[in-house]
Parts: sequence; structure tokens; C-alpha cells
Amino acid sequence: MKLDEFGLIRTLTARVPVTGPHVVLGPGDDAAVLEALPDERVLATSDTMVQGPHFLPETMAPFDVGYKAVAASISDIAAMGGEPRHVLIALGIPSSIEVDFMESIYDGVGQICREYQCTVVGGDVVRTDGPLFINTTVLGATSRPPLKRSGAQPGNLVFVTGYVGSAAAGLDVLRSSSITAKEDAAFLTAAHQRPKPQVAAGQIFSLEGATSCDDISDGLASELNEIANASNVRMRIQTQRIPIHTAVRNLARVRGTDTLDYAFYGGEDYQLVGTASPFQFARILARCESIGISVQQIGRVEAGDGVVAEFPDGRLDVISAKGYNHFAE
Ligand SMILES: Nc1ncnc2c1ncn2[C@@H]1O[C@H](COP(=O)(O)OP(=O)(O)O)[C@@H](O)[C@H]1O
Ligand SMILES: Cc1ncc(C[n+]2csc(CCOP(=O)(O)OP(=O)(O)O)c2C)c(N)n1
Ligand SMILES: [Mg+2]
Repeated sequence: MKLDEFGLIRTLTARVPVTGPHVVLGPGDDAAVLEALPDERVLATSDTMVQGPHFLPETMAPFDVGYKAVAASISDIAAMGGEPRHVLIALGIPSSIEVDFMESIYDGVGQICREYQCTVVGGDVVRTDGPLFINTTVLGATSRPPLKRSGAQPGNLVFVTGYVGSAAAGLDVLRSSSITAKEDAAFLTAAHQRPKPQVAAGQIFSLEGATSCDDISDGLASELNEIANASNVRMRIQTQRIPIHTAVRNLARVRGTDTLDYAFYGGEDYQLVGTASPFQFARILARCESIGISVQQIGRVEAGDGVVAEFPDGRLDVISAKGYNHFAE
């Protein structure tokens, strides 16, 4: 690394939006100064991506690392039904890394910030003797009641946005030499490298009174169990309703793996899973469809606990919270 800490900060912040709505003072002082609006509540979330567990040179270009790190935190704001606004980024950089590598990471940060109208208002840079890491804090706001994991009620419907399982299938494609059609590989690797947080969907869910919501970072099984536990209910999922892209089905066939494993246990889809009464769900569906967001009912909420999958042949199976877990054996 040829630049010193301050030179690097100048170079990086020049590549991303640093001024925008609600920013009184951006990077450069001891703290950013942000406007707080009287009828709003602030949402705050933080995530870290480390080279090794989260990305490898063969799975993610530096641009993707920056893009996905911010996407993961924007997704948490989406899951609360809020509007993401401000981003703080802490970097741990090994001394072997070159400046242009960090610039590419920041080009990815800049791209997603522009796509979601977010501003980078601060951060931190340290040298590390361990692997590269990037920590992202995203601040958002909402004037509506936030969507929690704890409001699901028996009689509610369970639904997800988009497709699930694509990002994990993309990781398989990137890490192995499976034979995949070019279009399938392109779709799956994009799902892994450039997830699109469902901010508009989350806002519609909260506007239309969804009773719970979570974003899918650790896999559908893990997130459904989180909602079931927090709400003291059982989720009954009809497996044939789960939206799984043909590219995932094709890959599972070639690899002899189970398509449903990608959806339940894969993670990193950054789609939303939520619950609502049938009446509210009809309104959510209509609003989402009118702006081109796909939402699919995958099951219903019952009295009880845990998550149960119902297969097309009528077989039932308990779906445990097994998903991506950093400290699992
Ligand atoms: N080191 C920590 N200190 C305080 N709270 C934490 C810490 N790590 C995680 N949490 C909180 O625990 C909850 C669950 O974390 P996590 O599983 O990472 O959520 P998510 O999948 O939404 O990122 C979150 O509310 C998060 O803010
Ligand atoms: C090289 C590599 N191995 C494994 C994975 C899979 N993976 C890493 S983290 C993760 C889950 C999400 O990350 P986490 O830090 O648990 O995010 P959070 O739930 O806190 O949002 C998954 C599925 C990956 N993306 N890259
Ligand atoms: Mg987290």
C-alpha cells in the first residue's frame, strides 16, 4: 500500500456520494452530523464481511465485495420497512493490499449507494495482520411502525419476495467446475455477487400492515425459525410454492444435490420473508405487482412452534434452524 491512512481516505471517499439529503456534515470531522426529522425513528444496523468466510478471490471481485457489503446492511433496513440513508464503513486492510484494489471496493460501494440513494458519511481505516474485512453500518429511517420478527399470528399467510436459493447456487458455480449453461451461470453468480435489497417491498409490507418480516441472509430455514420463535407460532411451508429459479433446479440436477437445500439452507439471497393476514396480503401482492416486484405465498402461520415443511406427496418434515452459522461445528 503506497498511500498513508489519510491519503487513502481521501482517495476512497472521492469515489462515493458523500453529500445528500439529511447530511449536515459528512466525512472529515470527528463524527458525521445528520438531520433527525421529528416524526421519524432511526434504524441502525451493522454487518461485517471477512475474506475467507464471506468471500474469496475466486468468488468475488473487489467491486462485488464493496457492493455486497453495503447491500447486506441495506437489506436489514429493508426488512424493517425503512428507508436506508447513511452508510459508515470500517476497513481492516492487510499491508499487502494495493490501493487500486481498495478503490475497486469503493467503486462497488459507490454504485450501490447511488442505486439506493445512500450517502457515505464516515468510517474507519485500520491495518490488520489478519485477512481483509469490511464492516458496514447503515442508518435508515421510518415514520411507520417498524416490521419486527415478533408479530406473526395464526391465520396469517407466509410469503417471500423474488427467488430463494440463487445466491448459494451461485457460490457453488463459482467454487466448483459444474457444467452450467452460460445464462444459468450468469444469473446465479450475479445473485451471489450483487444482491438487490428489497427496500421498496419492505416499505409496502409496512405500509400495508405486514405482521412480521426478516431478510434472508442465513437461509429461509433460519429466518422462518427466527420469526416462529419470536412470534411463538408455527410456520407451515408448502415446499412446491417456494420460488426457486430454473437455473437452481438445473444446477441441482447436474450436481445431484437437493434443490430445496439451496432455498432452505443456502442464505445470502437478501430477499424478504414476511407474514400478513390474507386481507393485507392481497393488498401487498397488488401493490408489489404494480411495480414489478414478485411476491409469492409459501405457507401459513399456525398455533404451535417451529417450522414444518409440507411436501407435494403430503409428507411433513420439521425444518430446523440449520443455516449459515459462523460458529457451527
Ligand atoms: N457484537 C454484537 N453486539 C451487540 N449486538 C449484536 C452483536 N452482534 C449481533 N448483534 C445483534 O444481534 C441480532 C442478530 O444478529 P444477526 O444474526 O447478525 O442479524 P442479521 O442476520 O439481521 O444481520 C441483531 O439485532 C444484531 O444487531
Ligand atoms: C467463500 C464463501 N464461503 C461461504 C459463503 C457463504 N456464507 C458466508 S456468510 C453467509 C451468511 C450471511 O452472513 P452473516 O455474516 O451470517 O450475515 P448476517 O446474518 O449477520 O446478516 C453465507 C451463506 C460465502 N459467501 N463465501
Ligand atoms: Mg448480522
